Amino acid sequence: MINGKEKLIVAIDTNEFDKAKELIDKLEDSVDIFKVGLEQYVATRGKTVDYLNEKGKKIFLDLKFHDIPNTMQSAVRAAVRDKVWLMTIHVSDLEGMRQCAVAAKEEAERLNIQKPIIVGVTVLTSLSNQDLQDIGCNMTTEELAIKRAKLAKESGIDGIVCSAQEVDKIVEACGTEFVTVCPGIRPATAAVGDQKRVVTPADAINKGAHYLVVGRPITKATNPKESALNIVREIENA
Ligand SMILES: O=C(O)c1cc(=O)[nH]c(=O)n1[C@@H]1O[C@H](COP(=O)(O)O)[C@@H](O)[C@H]1O
Repeated sequence: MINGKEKLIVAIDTNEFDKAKELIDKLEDSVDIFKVGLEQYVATRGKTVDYLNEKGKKIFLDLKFHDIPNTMQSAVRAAVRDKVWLMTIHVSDLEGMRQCAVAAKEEAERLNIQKPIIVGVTVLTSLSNQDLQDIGCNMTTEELAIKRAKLAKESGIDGIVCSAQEVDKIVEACGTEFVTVCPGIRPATAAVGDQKRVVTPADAINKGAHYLVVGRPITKATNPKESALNIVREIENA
């Protein structure tokens, strides 16, 4: 049977350190992996990363780097020094992604620590086909996500972030070893909010997602711990 705790990543999207700390403390028995994203990182200048390292939790640093190759690879080296377990860049040009893959490996070897898993964001789960048309892309979200996943694989990074709506096709195209991280996860009764390509935890697992990212359905719940445990159970029963 799958261990649901090893699959669930909780997104701590608050802009105050004290609120993040309170959530982490409430969830520490039921959750092993926490995501520190833009909002939390910028507001607390990375303090949450230090707190999670002190607690021995796995850290997903979600800053979605997208810049010229030299800037990206240098930022990746800094993230390695923060001892993160998984981190995001955007799927961009091959050279930029290649340099990130090499930088992570070199920096981890230099420090003799574990290399973070680097995943590239393919197509944000808040985007629809119409949104892509509006920004000048004549592909469907699924076509673009698959194309970008293949490019990410070619570059040597470890995996991608995608909606679970297309994860089965990406597994088919890139293989089961290529890491798939799926946000836009919504239990059947949860509010969708600004997400457009959502999938339930059970369906995401059945379609081959390695990791599920869940924020508001847990962090905004009346009882976050119970909500996390329900999702862990749903993953295990999938
Ligand atoms: O990279 C991400 O984690 C990410 C990519 C993506 O395509 N969609 C997406 O929602 N995310 C993140 O996943 C989390 C989802 O949060 P909820 O919508 O509250 O469950 C947020 O922290 C987003 O920043």
